[in-house]
Amino acid sequence: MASPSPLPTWKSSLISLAISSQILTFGSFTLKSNRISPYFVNCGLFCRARLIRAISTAYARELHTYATENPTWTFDVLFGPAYKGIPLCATTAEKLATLDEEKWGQVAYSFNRKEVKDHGEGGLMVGESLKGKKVVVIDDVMTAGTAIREAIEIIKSQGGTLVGIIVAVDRQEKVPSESEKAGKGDDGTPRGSTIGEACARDDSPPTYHRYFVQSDFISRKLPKFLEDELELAPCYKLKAYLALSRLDDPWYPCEAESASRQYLEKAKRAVKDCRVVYKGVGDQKYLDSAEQAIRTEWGGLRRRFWVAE
Ligand SMILES: O=P(O)(O)OC[C@H]1O[C@H](OP(=O)(O)OP(=O)(O)O)[C@H](O)[C@@H]1O
Ligand SMILES: O=C(O)c1cc(=O)[nH]c(=O)[nH]1
Repeated sequence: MASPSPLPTWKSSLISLAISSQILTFGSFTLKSNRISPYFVNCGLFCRARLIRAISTAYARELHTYATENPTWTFDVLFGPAYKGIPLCATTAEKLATLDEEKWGQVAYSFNRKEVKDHGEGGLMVGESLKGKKVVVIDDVMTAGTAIREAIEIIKSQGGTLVGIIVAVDRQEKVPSESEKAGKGDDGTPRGSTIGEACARDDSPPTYHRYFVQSDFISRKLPKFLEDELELAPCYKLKAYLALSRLDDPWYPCEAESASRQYLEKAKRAVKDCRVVYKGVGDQKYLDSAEQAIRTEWGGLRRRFWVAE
């Protein structure tokens, strides 16, 4: 089977920047969806001038290029869901106007408050009104889609029309299962991808833009980064985790079943390797707890994600 093509330079340099700025980190994280993840992308740390400029330029270029190539597609407002969507919508609007003043000089931004304001101008919304406007949602990360679904509801309730979604990272996960919604964890029920659901609409579906999918972090360039910059054992755990999370979903045609099988094989080998790597540490107590963690994680992941076998 052909190996995946290497990441383009701009992508690998953005990933490097994200790692060196602690935006992309590895460990054990509880997500908004209550899922546990061995990696986390904290776009709140694009908080220095050079970093926010890099990310907002990337968003603006993507939207500008798409609009130029598809002249019938345009939008009036960038809507950034609170909180991390807020700086993204403001800075990307400014970058769009810098790219093409004539086309984007009037582009607007808007965001919601997490708590409704009860004094002054009051209300839920800040910035441009969405009424009668074509709106693009701009957010940092998409996991189970709660944030995107809420954003779509807000746009609808404010009288706007959703025409696009842009995120920096699509974690390629699935919508919550019924048991997850009931707070009982994932029972592995077959279901569609988050993005597939967000874009499945009776009226015209929004366009969809994303920079990174989880496979960018793991199956191509990143293992090298990981081996350079992180301990080996978490690297293998992460490989196993991510290989298992390949989705059987038409939204990811490049992640076809045969590739999933290949990754699954790699994951199985990675878990074996992982034991070997842990053994190299030589501390029996550490080894025992590491092996226990792998066993727990492996079982949990098999239930949570679709696996080609
Ligand atoms: O697809 P989902 O499962 O909804 O997860 C992704 C969302 O989670 C985070 O927001 P969150 O509201 O946790 O934090 P924030 O206030 O820091 O933006 C992130 O910024 C995304 O908006
Ligand atoms: O799912 C989440 O809550 C989430 C994942 C992630 O990588 N980054 C983030 O800010 N939120």
